[in-house]
This record gives sequence, structure tokens and C-alpha cells, in this order.
Amino acid sequence: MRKPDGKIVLLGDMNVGKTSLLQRYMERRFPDTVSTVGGAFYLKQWRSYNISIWDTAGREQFHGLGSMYCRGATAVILIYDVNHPQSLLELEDRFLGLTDTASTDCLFAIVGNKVDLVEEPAAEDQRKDGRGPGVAGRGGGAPKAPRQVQPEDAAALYRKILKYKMLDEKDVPAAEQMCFETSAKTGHNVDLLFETLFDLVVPVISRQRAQGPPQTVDITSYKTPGQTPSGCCA
Ligand SMILES: Nc1nc2c(ncn2[C@@H]2O[C@H](COP(=O)(O)OP(=O)(O)OP(=O)(O)O)[C@@H](O)[C@H]2O)c(=O)[nH]1
Ligand SMILES: [Mg+2]
Repeated sequence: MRKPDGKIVLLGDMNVGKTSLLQRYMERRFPDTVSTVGGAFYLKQWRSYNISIWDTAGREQFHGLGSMYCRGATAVILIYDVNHPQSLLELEDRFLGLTDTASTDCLFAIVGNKVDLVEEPAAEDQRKDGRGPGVAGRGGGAPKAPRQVQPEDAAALYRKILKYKMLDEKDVPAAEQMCFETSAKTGHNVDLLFETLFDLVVPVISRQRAQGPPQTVDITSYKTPGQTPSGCCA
């Protein structure tokens, strides 16, 4: 098997839907999942590149493995559940530090999943008593609840990440481009998320290739002070 050219890692608290998102994209379905143990990856060919996409475990006891999975990552997708504000806070508190092992030009995307469970106040959904569709939801589907996390909260986290990584907003994709709301259940924005990232990752991979392997010090070209032509204090 050819070594992957790039690596994308999914991080986030347990139950936010990392495995479901990846399966929705790769297998075009929304199967029942079991909580991930360790990690697993898919290979995706995008143009002439092979990209590995790593699903990780959100459970606390596997936390230590996260930085290993992030090693050399070209992009990290940080996932939270739009119905659980704590899962967004965890991204900053518990997961961001794991990305210290990622590539220096690593890209970041922030994803609010399970948006299908959010009760949006659309005009046609308003009941005569002025309340929304209620916990029974529209069309008798899963119970919906008012939105818990605003898109601006995700954009604020994106900017914090840029600060943490000491990146200038001018040199990286804008928050609007890198913050998504998805539903692994309905497929909403799932292709957009992965394919936007693939398109952004490709130039990073080709830039890394052009630069070649990391520079090493060539000790044969090092001159001891005795060999150096004296410049000043001889
Ligand atoms: N309604 C709804 N449920 C979802 C969605 N995505 C995932 N789920 C459900 O949420 C639960 C957890 O999903 P997983 O994909 O296993 O979550 P995970 O982030 O991989 O969890 P860990 O492997 O424990 O870290 C499952 O019951 C999924 O069916 C979504 O977009 N909408
Ligand atoms: Mg999982």
C-alpha cells in the first residue's frame, strides 16, 4: 500500500458523531455505531493524492492516544454537538493541546454536528399559540430542542485556535470557510465539509513535497572557529 500523502484527524468528545460523520461520507449511510476504541482510518483518493482520515475515540480513557494520532496531521476536524455546549468547551480544554504534534501548517475545521436535532424557528413551523413545533418535532421524527450553540461560538473558537497556533488570520482560511454545521443523520453539509478540506489540503501536501524532507544540519560543512578566516579580533 502506498504511504498516504496527507492525514486528516477527527477529534472531539464521545458521542458527538465522529464515526457517524466519517461513515456517512465514506459509506454513504448512517449505521448504528458503537463507541470507538482507539482509532481507525479510511483512505480517500482525492485527485492524485491518497489521504488518510482518522477517526479517534472521544472517551476519556483513550485521551492519551490523541496526540499520537495527530502526529504530522495536515488537517484536524474538531467536532462538537450543537445541542451540547460542553462539547464545544471540551474542544478547547481537552482536545486542542493534542494537536501540538500536527504539522506546522496544519489546517483546522470546527464542526457542529447533529444539527438535525435543532428546532429552527421557521415561519411555517410556528403553531397558532406562537410556540415552535414542540418536543415531538416536525413530522414525528426525533425530538428537537432549541439551539444550544450559536455558529458565532464556533467562529470564536476558530480564532482562539489561530491565536494558540500563533497564526495570522490573513494567512489561513477564514472562520466562515472553516466552521460547518452538519448532520451525519441526514447528510447535511457532510460532503461539503470533507471536500472543502480535501481541496485545501492538496496545496499543503504539494508545498510540503516541494520543500522535501525536513532540513537537517550538515555537520561536514560546519567550520570550527580555527578554520574560519579571522574577521575581527585576530
Ligand atoms: N440525530 C443525530 N444523531 C447522530 C448524528 N451523528 C451521530 N448521531 C448519533 O450519536 C451517537 C454517537 O455517534 P458516534 O458517531 O458513535 O459518536 P462518536 O463521536 O464517534 O463517539 P466516540 O466513538 O465514543 O468518541 C449515535 O447514536 C449516533 O447515531 C447526527 O447528525 N444526528
Ligand atoms: Mg466513534
